[in-house]
Amino acid sequence: MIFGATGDLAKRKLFPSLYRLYQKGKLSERFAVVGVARRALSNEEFQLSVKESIEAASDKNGNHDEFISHFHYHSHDVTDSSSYLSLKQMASDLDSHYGLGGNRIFYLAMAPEFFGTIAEHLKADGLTDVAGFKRLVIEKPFGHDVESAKQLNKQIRNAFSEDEIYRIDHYLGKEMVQNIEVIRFANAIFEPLWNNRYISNIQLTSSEVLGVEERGRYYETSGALRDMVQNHMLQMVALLAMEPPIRLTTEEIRSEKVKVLRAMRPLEGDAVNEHFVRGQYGKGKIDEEEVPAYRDEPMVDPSSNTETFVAGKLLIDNFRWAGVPIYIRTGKRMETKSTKIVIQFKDIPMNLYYQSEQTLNPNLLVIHIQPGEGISLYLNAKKSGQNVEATPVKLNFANKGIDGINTPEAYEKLLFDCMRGDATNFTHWDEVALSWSFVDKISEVWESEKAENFPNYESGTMGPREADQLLEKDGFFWWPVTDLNVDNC
Ligand SMILES: NC(=O)C1=CN([C@@H]2O[C@H](COP(=O)(O)OP(=O)(O)OC[C@H]3O[C@@H](n4cnc5c(N)ncnc54)[C@H](OP(=O)(O)O)[C@@H]3O)[C@@H](O)[C@H]2O)C=CC1
Ligand SMILES: O=C1O[C@H](COP(=O)(O)O)[C@@H](O)[C@H](O)[C@H]1O
Repeated sequence: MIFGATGDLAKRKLFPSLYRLYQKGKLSERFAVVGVARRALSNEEFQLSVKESIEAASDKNGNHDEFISHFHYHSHDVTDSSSYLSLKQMASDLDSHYGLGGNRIFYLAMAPEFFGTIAEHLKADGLTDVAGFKRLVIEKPFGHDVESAKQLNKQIRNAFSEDEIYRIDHYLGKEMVQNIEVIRFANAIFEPLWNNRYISNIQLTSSEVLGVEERGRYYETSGALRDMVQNHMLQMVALLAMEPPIRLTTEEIRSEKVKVLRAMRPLEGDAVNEHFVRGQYGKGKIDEEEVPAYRDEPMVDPSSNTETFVAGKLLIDNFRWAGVPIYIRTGKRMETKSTKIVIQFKDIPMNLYYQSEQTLNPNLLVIHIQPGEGISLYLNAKKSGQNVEATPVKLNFANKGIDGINTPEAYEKLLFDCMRGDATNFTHWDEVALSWSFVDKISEVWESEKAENFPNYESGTMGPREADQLLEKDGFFWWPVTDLNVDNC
């Protein structure tokens, strides 16, 4: 059951992902999708909208009729108790028709204020009384701060146990985010170096070219800190910094990630502005076109204090990472769309091959999350010719090169994991609570102090100058993400 089946997420991501799973034979014929939303639609109209969304996403010429015949629509206001009874009847009829064995997945692709109400109704009105499994997939944001997240968690835990709850973080479905563990734990050359003796700093960038678009109302209550840092950025940090799990099970991996989040040094008072920088985009040019400032976007307060950019320095106070800064930055309306992780290794103890006045080229491991997927390793090798001089070389692995096909979309993988009952790439409540506790301290300070210099970066740039200074004061700089692209060989 998809709650919010007429919405943007369902159309752009969920229906096309289900279709791809069907095409690949990962869904048998024994499935039904019930779309739930308020507007009045017939089954035929709903099926047509599913078909259009599949065509818009990729497949214009396929035969979709068999696939879309599995889709059914239930017009229903989720705040109205009476609708759940007819929904229950519909689900039960479909269960018998398709022989589903009572297995049910409830996907809440709706505004977060409805999450708790829906979960409570599902239980109270008997939709969760099933002979098979029941699972709840819940979209972001999971709360607004730690208190609201606790409240929401309490509501959904009345209806579903922790192992039945699948909290989506779509970054965990990305191919190269899933690859972080493999790169680390399947290569003898990296794991011995993966610590404060050999790594000087780590940089995570997730930059977007798009602005806030139609999401001003939501974004005004969120900002980049809640929208990107609390979830995606901290999840990537946890994967990069965790200890090797004793087994590749959901519990063991989650438990190692939780330890990283617990070891993150909390920031309070003045430390917040020493370690974190906020920004808001002003007008500027993207692809030669003028774009408006954040404050001029629809549904945005013209004197908004909301940050559209965050850069921060994280410290993990444990044996492995003590003293290694992990820098993160994310923002909208930046120069380029890019998510990359750069691991910068420490310099060699003595420089034999360069003149001392020349800059050293540290070894870098770059994990390209998107748009190009791959890994690059920057080494130094001998420059051809008579002299013994070193020159930087780049070893490149572009993911698409391996089998020539696009890697599956994150939602496709996550939906499939949920159907199989594998919650590894979903966030456990403990991770959510720890991330909120960390981020809440920063928002408290930022909400109490108006940013006098907003807007402080021009659209189409890599953020405010203060983000560069954050690294400069430690003797580092942001590696330029466009120069490191996996395709720039
Ligand atoms: N869109 C995206 O790319 C992403 C979205 N998300 C999250 O996914 C969720 C959904 O987002 P999105 O699809 O963009 O939202 P939309 O606003 O596009 O869709 C909202 C859906 O909720 C339905 N709805 C609203 N009120 C009710 C009600 N009272 N009863 C029943 N149905 C109702 C709407 O149906 P109708 O209009 O027919 O009532 C519509 O289907 C949010 O939590 C968002 O944060 C997360 C990541 C990305
Ligand atoms: O969760 C979100 O992520 C997107 C960025 O996702 P990506 O897969 O395109 O990198 C961001 O635009 C959005 O604001 C945020 O809610």
